[in-house]
Order: sequence, then structure tokens, then C-alpha cells
Amino acid sequence: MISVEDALARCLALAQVLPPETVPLAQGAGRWMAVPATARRDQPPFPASAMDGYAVAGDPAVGDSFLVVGEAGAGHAFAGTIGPGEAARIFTGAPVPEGATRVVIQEDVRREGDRITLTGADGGANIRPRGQDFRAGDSLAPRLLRPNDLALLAAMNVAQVTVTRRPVVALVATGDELVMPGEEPGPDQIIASNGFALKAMIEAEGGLARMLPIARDTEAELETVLGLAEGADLIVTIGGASVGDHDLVGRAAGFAADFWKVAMRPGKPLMAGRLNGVPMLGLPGNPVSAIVCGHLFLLPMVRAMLGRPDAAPVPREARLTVDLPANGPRAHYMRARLAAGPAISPFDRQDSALLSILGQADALLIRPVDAPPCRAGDTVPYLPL
Ligand SMILES: Nc1nc2c(c(=O)[nH]1)N[C@H]1C(S)=C(S)[C@@H](COP(=O)(O)OP(=O)(O)OC[C@H]3O[C@@H](n4cnc5c(N)ncnc54)[C@H](O)[C@@H]3O)O[C@H]1N2
Ligand code: MOO
Repeated sequence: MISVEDALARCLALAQVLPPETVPLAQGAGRWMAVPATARRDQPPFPASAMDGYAVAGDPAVGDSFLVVGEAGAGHAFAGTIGPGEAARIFTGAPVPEGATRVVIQEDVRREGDRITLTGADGGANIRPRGQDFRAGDSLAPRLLRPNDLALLAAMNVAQVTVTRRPVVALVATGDELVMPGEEPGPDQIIASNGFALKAMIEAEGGLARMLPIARDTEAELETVLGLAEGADLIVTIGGASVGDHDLVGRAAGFAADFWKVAMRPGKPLMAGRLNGVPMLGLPGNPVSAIVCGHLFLLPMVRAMLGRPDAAPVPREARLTVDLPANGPRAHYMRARLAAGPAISPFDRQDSALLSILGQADALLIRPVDAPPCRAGDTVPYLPL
């Protein structure tokens, strides 16, 4: 058995960064930027009014009056200059005319014909300086593109964004006992569940998951289904990783193992290697084992293929709420719940078949190999789920 750290390093070494591609901005959501983007203009490109009102010069006081000599709207500048005693009607987003130094909001003005008199003063200049948001040449560093980033890129006049090609991950569930949700299981069958969590996890990270048909427990069928994974950047099998007579994944034709078995709980039978040259991760079948290994190894591989520098999970720290006994020779990733503090409470039941517990968990409390007993109040590492 190898350590979790060694297993992760080996998984990351199997994952190569994929090539970039250019997509229209409207298709950029959830994609990983491959190179920085550069603003092509200042924003705002001119001093802009922040309010509806009147643009005036100087530092006027209540009671002062001005002649309205023109109008500036968003998209329609006033070409003239504002001199002493003059004002321009102005609207939010409009370029502030030459000579004007502040915008008096219309609530602070009485208008009679083409004259205005100040009745109040909100005190602000109400002018957004040119380039206050960003300047031409400013750059946006690579990131997973969220909706806010797309608006920023659009404002920068970046119409297309260069992103890493999405890693295509083929998911192959194995086992005679499995049927898909909605099908009628036989008396000795269960519903295949793990692939649904893994697909959602992969896609939330910017990958594309292809769920292949369930492979029954014969070498021939496993080979057929693995053949359908052609074109995938990463093949992920679920189940059939352990030592039973029907655990066939490690013996699949074309599979060259890099490692098998990791000193961890859950997830001991994890394996990785290449299937006919394509990186392959063999997840254990127990639902919690498959999903925990998905967080610890599969998502880091997806991130590495995207070219993300932050591929490996980074543990955080929380205060333990209960005493825990010494840990054994396998690192334990205990399903746990976080509270304010943060405080962390492991669930009493840690069987790796319990999806109902995983559903209530929002963290994995990490108990390192051979960790001594812990007391309530001790600081412990965890990974958020
Ligand atoms: N003698 C030993 N037996 C086992 C060992 C061991 O070291 N020695 N390891 C145990 C551990 S730890 C795990 S984890 C499991 C993993 O075994 P496999 O990867 O071979 O998984 P299966 O046997 O195929 O399935 C285990 C369990 O999970 C259910 N399963 C499988 N796939 C799915 C799926 N897609 N969705 C939902 N549930 C699934 C399957 O029905 C089994 O109940 O081995 C232990 N045994
Ligand atoms: O360690 Mo196995 O991965 O369920 O319980």
C-alpha cells in the first residue's frame, strides 16, 4: 500500500494539461482560462455621471442658480463646455461635459424653464473617473470562469476567451448487481448511484463526463465497455477494484497499473495507471469510497488536465468537538459536519456504504496514519465537501 500523498502525486503525474481552444464569451461559463485576458479599453472610457441631474462647474452652494445650456445622455455626449453659471442636464452613464466638475442630483434642484436653482447638496461629485474600474492593458489572470468574470471580460471588450479544452472523462460502473435509476432491479440488485455524484463533481470542475453503459462482471463485457471510452482523456471505473473473484478491473486487457491500494479509509482498493495509454483511475465500488476518492484523486486529475495550479486539495483546520481514539495504519477521511468556529463533528457511523450520512456531511475530517488520540478542542485538518 502506498500513502495518500504518493498516490496523489502519481495520479497528477498521469494527468497532462490539455490544449487550449477559443470560445465565444457566451460559452465561457464554467471554463478554465488558459491564458490571461487583456482589457482592450478603459472603463469607463470617459468621466461618467453616476446620477441623473445637472453637471455644473466649481463648488456651488444652496441658492446658486445656473442656465441650462445643453443635455448629455448615456450614448449622447454634450459637445460644448460648461462655463461659470452654466449647467447641462445629464443622465447616469453620460459623459460629463468639459468644464463640469460635479453632478448635482435632480432631487437637489428646482427647475424653472431653462434655469435651475440648488435647493440642497448631497455633497458628492457624482462623477466616475475615466478608468476607475479598469484600464486598457489591465489583465485578468486565468481562473474558472464564473458569471461575474464573464461580465468583466465583456466590459473589457474581450469577445472570445481562450480556455483549456474540457477534459472528457468516461465513467464506467461495473457489476452484475447494478441497474440504472428508474429501471426495475431484480431481487439481488441495487441501483447504480456513484456515477451520478462523480459526473456532477467532474462537470462542476469544468470537465465533461460521459456515463458509459454498466459493465457486467465478465472480462469480455468489461473490455467491450472500456472500448467505448475511446476518445476520453481519462477513464474512471467504479467498483471491481478489490480482491474478489469478480473484481476484474485490475486485470483488464491493456491496463498498465501504476499503483494499486492506498493506505486510506475509505478507498483502500484504489488503483491508477494507463489503459492503452489513456490515464485510468479505478475507484472502489463502495459509494462513499468512490466519492471520497473522487474528491481526493479524480478532481485533482481534472484540475491538472485543465492546467490549474491549485490541483491538489488543500486541508483547512477546525476545532474537534469530540474525543477520538488513535488512528491505525490507514489515513481516515471521516465524514463530518462543520459548525461555526469552525468546529467539526465526525458522524458516529463511518461505514463506506452510507450515502445518507455522506449526504449530511460537509467535510472530511482527516486522521493521519498512526495519529495519536485527539481530545475535544484539538485543532484537526479537514477538507470541505
Ligand atoms: N477480502 C477483502 N474484501 C474487501 C476488501 C479487502 O481489502 N479485502 N476491501 C473492501 C473495501 S475497503 C472496499 S471499498 C470494497 C471495494 O471493492 P470493489 O472496488 O471491488 O467494489 P465492488 O465489490 O464492485 O463493490 C463494492 C460495493 O459497492 C457497490 N457498488 C459498486 N458499484 C456501485 C455503483 N456504481 N453504485 C452504487 N453502488 C455500487 C457494490 O454493490 C458493493 O456493495 O471491497 C471491500 N472488500
Ligand atoms: O476502504 Mo473501502 O474503501 O470502503 O471501505
